[in-house]
Amino acid sequence: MRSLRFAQCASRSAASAPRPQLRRGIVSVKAVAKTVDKPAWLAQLKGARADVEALIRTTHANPILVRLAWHDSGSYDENVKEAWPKQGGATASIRFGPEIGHAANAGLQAALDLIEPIKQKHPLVSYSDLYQMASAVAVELAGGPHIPLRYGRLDAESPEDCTPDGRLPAAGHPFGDGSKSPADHLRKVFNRMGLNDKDIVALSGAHTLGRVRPERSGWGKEETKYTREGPNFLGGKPGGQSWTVDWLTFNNDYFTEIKAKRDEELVVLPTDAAVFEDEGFRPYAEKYAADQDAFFKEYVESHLKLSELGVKFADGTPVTLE
Ligand code: HEM
Repeated sequence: MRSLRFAQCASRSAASAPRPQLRRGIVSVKAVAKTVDKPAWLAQLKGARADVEALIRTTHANPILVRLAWHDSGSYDENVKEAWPKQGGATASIRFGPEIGHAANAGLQAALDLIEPIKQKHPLVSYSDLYQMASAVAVELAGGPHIPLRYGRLDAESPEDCTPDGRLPAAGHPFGDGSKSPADHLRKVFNRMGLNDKDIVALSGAHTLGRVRPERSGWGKEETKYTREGPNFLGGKPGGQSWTVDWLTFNNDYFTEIKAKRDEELVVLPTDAAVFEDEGFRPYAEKYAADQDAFFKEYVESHLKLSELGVKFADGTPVTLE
């Protein structure tokens, strides 16, 4: 039986750290690595997926779970030269105090709380896999495309591995990086992650789900006719301003609504407007407004890239659940 090794990252370089030879189930004193029974891990991974599906079907927390995974991944900076996990990315460092407290992550503690019981039930599955799994399943259950995610991510293990504040994009002026326009800012932020114009526009389409809340981000209206009532979950509540009328359905309405500019009740952030205003972005936005299948296909490609930014896979992985 093959075993899967999950290196536990300490604040020093995991790549250069010595890897002791361990018998299955024995964790070294230095906690550099432990071995995990692969069939047991796979069984828990499948169980976790079933539990994530049940969670989403009962809570309708699709939007906040998509946002959680994106804010974990979106901290990735390919210019950082320190060893993993200092570049950030889908390492679950967002679960630690300093990072979940960043202003950009306001409200996301509720999403961490939703996932925690599933982690407790399936302890062999990493937090980072669970966050990414929940996002992919949330998109799919909302009517979006199937995202064939790969699993086996290692978790950042310490608050010292949290990324610095300020890596996620701002929705409008003032931009902390001195950008003159929303499009410049989006390119600065996403190019730093190794993502391109197509990725920026396709991923922005995830705003087909969810709402902007003034008490969290400072953007949007307190409520609209589309958000006054509607499904809630645990700490969730009605209100906020959505990008689309059916904000729990994943489709290409984000693009058709921004293009049509027909409904004052729907939000368009400065960075959303840029997908049609910027010359480099516009061809993608036009394509996705006209052709939902093209949007879904290219969204999946970009989502998969996002889900693996900064990821270190355990020995013997990645695997898919296809
Ligand atoms: C392009 C740059 C982006 C900016 C400036 C941005 C900004 C924002 C802001 C301000 C909110 C409202 C937060 C609140 O008030 O609670 C939000 C929500 C959201 N964002 Fe983004 N975002 C961006 C990209 C993305 C990407 C790449 C994804 C996913 C792939 C995403 C998924 C979401 C979702 C699903 C929500 C709704 C969350 C909820 O309803 O709880 N966003 N975003």
